[in-house]
Amino acid sequence: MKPHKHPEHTDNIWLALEIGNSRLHWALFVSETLYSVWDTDHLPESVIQQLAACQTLNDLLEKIFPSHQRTNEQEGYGDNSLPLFASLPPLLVASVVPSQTAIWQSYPNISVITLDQIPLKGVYPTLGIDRALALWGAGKIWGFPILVIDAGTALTFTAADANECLVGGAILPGLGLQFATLGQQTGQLPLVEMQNFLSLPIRFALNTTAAIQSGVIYTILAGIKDFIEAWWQLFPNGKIAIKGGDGTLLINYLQALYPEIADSLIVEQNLIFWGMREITKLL
Ligand SMILES: Nc1ncnc2c1ncn2[C@@H]1O[C@H](COP(=O)(O)OP(=O)(O)O)[C@@H](O)[C@H]1O
Ligand SMILES: CC(C)(COP(=O)(O)O)[C@@H](O)C(=O)NCCC(=O)O
Ligand SMILES: [K+]
Repeated sequence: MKPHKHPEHTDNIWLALEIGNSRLHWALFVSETLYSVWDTDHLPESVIQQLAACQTLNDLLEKIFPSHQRTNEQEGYGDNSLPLFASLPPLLVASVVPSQTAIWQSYPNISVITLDQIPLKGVYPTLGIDRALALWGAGKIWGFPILVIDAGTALTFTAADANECLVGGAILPGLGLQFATLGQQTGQLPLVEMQNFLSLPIRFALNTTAAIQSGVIYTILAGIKDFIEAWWQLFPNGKIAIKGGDGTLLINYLQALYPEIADSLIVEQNLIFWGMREITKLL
């Protein structure tokens, strides 16, 4: 991260937090400039209460920004010109885990984004705020119509047309969830770990672990290809963006199996943060 000029005021520092079902996803903004992004596990209520008691940005970041994820510049937070002794920044939250949202209420300066704050048209009341924000962020940056694939705990497809109106989407168990379910809900199947496999598994496998990898991976890839082809039937010039913890892994597999599809995808982990940034312009 190249050093930015020192932010003029400290009051335009804000934190974005995406609460997913597996992890927390963080972004540190100065006005509209994204300084750092990192992931953590869900935080216990006790830690969240400690955060509320922090006096400075530095104290806060020490508790939520694991040092191994910081940039290498003297363990900076993506930029060593941050006014670390500024007071606690405002926290903008997008959550799909109501129990987590509830325990974050103790943070002093929190705003939880709701669907009505997103200008996306045609949404339904239970649409995931993460899906709406990622779609809004992707569309505002790369243009509508656009399809967003989020390879998170759940794998989701969420699409909008040229009028920034929801076309609709789909939800299915993500890679990790599928491996976990097979390992936990059966008598004999092992829990296949989600280490980053390098090459595609053998499709007609000759051992149990490879059979699980093949079943989960090839059907998810086929499903992604099928939805993308259906999307291109509806919107031949429609763009496609992909995010999520399994995004990079799936992109590598797609590159091997369906290169023309892989080459057409916009890979952008920060889609939700771009969506949140758009919302701050409306606040
Ligand atoms: N360090 C990690 N911790 C948890 N899940 C991870 C990690 N790295 C990759 N993943 C994969 O990413 C998926 C979760 O994606 P993520 O976008 O973090 O989830 P969510 O936003 O739903 O919390 C899991 O199914 C898992 O396979
Ligand atoms: C489908 C989701 C669980 C995905 O969340 P994630 O996998 O990122 O934790 C989330 O978007 C959600 O709770 N959606 C609500 C239902 C809907 O979107 O129709
Ligand atoms: K997610």
